[in-house]
Amino acid sequence: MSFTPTRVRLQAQPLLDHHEWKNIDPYSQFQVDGRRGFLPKEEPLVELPGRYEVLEDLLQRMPLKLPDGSPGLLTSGELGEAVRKELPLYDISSETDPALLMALFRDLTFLGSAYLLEPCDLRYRETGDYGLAREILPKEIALPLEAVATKIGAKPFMEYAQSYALYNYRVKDPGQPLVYDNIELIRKFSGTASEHGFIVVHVAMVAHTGQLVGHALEVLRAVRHQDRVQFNRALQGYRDTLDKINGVMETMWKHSKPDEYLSFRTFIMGSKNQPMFPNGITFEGTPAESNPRFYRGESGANDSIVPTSDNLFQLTGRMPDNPLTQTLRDFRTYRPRNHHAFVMHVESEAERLQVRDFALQDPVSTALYLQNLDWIRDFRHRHWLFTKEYIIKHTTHPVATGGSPIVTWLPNQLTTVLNAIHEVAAKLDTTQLPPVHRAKVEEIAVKASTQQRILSREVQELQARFPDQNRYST
Ligand code: HEM
Repeated sequence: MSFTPTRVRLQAQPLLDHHEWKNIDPYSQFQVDGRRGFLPKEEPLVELPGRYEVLEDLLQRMPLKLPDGSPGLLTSGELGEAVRKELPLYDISSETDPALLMALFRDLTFLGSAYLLEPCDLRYRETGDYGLAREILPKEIALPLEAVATKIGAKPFMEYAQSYALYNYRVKDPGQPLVYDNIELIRKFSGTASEHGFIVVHVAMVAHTGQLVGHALEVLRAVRHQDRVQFNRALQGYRDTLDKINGVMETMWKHSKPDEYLSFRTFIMGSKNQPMFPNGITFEGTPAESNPRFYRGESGANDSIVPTSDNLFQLTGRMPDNPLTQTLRDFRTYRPRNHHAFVMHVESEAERLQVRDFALQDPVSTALYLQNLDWIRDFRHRHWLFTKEYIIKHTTHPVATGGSPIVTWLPNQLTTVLNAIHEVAAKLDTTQLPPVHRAKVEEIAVKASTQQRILSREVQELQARFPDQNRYST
């Protein structure tokens, strides 16, 4: 008797491209897609349910300036005592609703940072010096914060996306677009118009990232299919979206006053590389209580627009191999799981497909690629102006909120972009370009060399004013 193996009839399956982007955490409030980009998938939960009444109440009474103009708990340093007297030890182990977990993370990180940095803010207002922060986070904050951070996969400390900015806004009129005038803040440290403007400008920029993510994925898909027409269209779309984002960024000057920034930034400082936390932070009552924690503070460096752009155009791999670039990589771990995975996905795909080489094979693609690099330059240049006007002009404190050395870290990345522009522009035979592209390419190259000269002179001068810089370059 012969044996005939049974054949399993395979159903025709649509081809699944395993290089396509997929969120790694389907339960997170932060899903990266072409609809919401880097914003949470639904608008943030504004108020905590009644069982968290005391936490809600403390946060409402906390800001330096309350909505009616009267002073809040932080004004005269009464928050610490209020926390110790009033805050119960919440057990959040049975909470599973993702929106509530995110709101609890936001609120506990706000309260935690305000508690730890309250003495620094008082001292800064009196003397212009930060002194030392509280170094023990009481168990009423530490325990639920650690628990909620573990549930959402975050570090138990204030961060840009999941607390300070991208999960801290309320839409005034849900029927209207998410633009600056339609956004209000939920939590505040200072309650001033400048704090409002500073945070809301970030949110209004990120409101454009649905399109940005869509175009980034289209760029990668076009190279995968070696489709030049689609590639050029996607590069153009990416650049146009970046233009809108830079346009919103430029409004920072009017929405947040440069000489008021230092009045609210104390509370977003971290414990890593900050002289105010020489011994880190002790999380009272946690199993690892005896290991002090060192976390980077809240920073726009944890936004994903620039890291995505650096990675898509293969700039990250061209950063110098030095401690400053290690800091850049470290910053990328302070964000929602899906943001981090997306940034990493774009980096590995762009490297595997060699997006830059594909662009350089065609003059029009090269010109469009260059315009995208120029956008990144424009962002970082404006940002350097912000840093000089909002911070460096007003203080000699050597470290930024995220723990990076204030006068060398940002120039490390800006210089990389300027170098990349030179390299690409030098490879391009502009006679092969239509006139409109030719004029743009020439303008980009000239601007880049001028800025490079000015920047290296500035950094040299500033290093003399901030001699301590190298101590903080990790
Ligand atoms: C008044 C306005 C601003 C000031 C004073 C400022 C200041 C800073 C500083 C000092 C850093 C260094 C990192 C650290 O915190 O240790 C930084 C990094 C960064 N900030 Fe801002 N920032 C401002 C607005 C913005 C806005 C609106 C965005 C938009 C998302 C943004 C995105 C970034 C990015 C992407 C980095 C990393 C830069 C890089 O990779 O080269 N910042 N910021």
